Amino acid sequence: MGTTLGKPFAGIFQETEPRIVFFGLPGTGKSSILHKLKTGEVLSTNIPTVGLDMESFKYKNSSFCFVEMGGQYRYKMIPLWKHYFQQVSGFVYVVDTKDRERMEEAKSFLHMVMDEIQGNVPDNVAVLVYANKHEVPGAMTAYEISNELDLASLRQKNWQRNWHVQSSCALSGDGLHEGLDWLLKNAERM
Ligand SMILES: Nc1nc2c(ncn2[C@@H]2O[C@H](COP(=O)(O)OP(=O)(O)OP(=O)(O)O)[C@@H](O)[C@H]2O)c(=O)[nH]1
Ligand SMILES: [Mg+2]
Repeated sequence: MGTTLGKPFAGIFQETEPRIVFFGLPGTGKSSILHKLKTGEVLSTNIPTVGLDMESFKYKNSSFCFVEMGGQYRYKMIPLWKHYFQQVSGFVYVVDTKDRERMEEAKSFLHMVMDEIQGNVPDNVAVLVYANKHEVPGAMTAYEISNELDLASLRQKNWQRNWHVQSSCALSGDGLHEGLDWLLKNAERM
């Protein structure tokens, strides 16, 4: 991972592989999940992603371009979604299931992005939600997360978009493959 906001965006997205975009509030575990999926190892650093990162790697014998929208500048990056994510094959929204205090913001950010892409990204591009850090005592369940994020109302707004919540742990890898396998089965242009 290594592309930052400082680079000209026009030249960034030249990959031919299907593009999967990770987003979420800061510190929810996006980089950790991507690192675990790529290497099978636990990410040992704890450095917030600046701007966006992207990296291509193979998952189950197929190559994908994984993009992480860093959480820190999430609101500043909203205008980018419309322009740079028309060719997206799937979305991954990462939520910290132990962080009840930020659940309201997690909901409003998700709805904000989905409103932004409505009409620009085909309705059948699916969204996987990783209910991450699920091993922490007191973490919310996948069912609680779908209620907290009000996924039902998102479905009403856009009935064609498919959703799935998968409990996960980026440290052990629990749930990561199940979630991504669901997304790839439901993804556009694979
Ligand atoms: N307990 C636990 N900690 C996790 C898990 N996933 C990530 N973390 C920790 O959460 C912290 C933030 O992880 P990152 O992967 O950097 O989070 P991020 O979503 O990429 O954050 P930004 O790049 O700032 O948006 C790190 O200390 C990770 O070790 C998990 O499943 N369980
Ligand atoms: Mg990150």
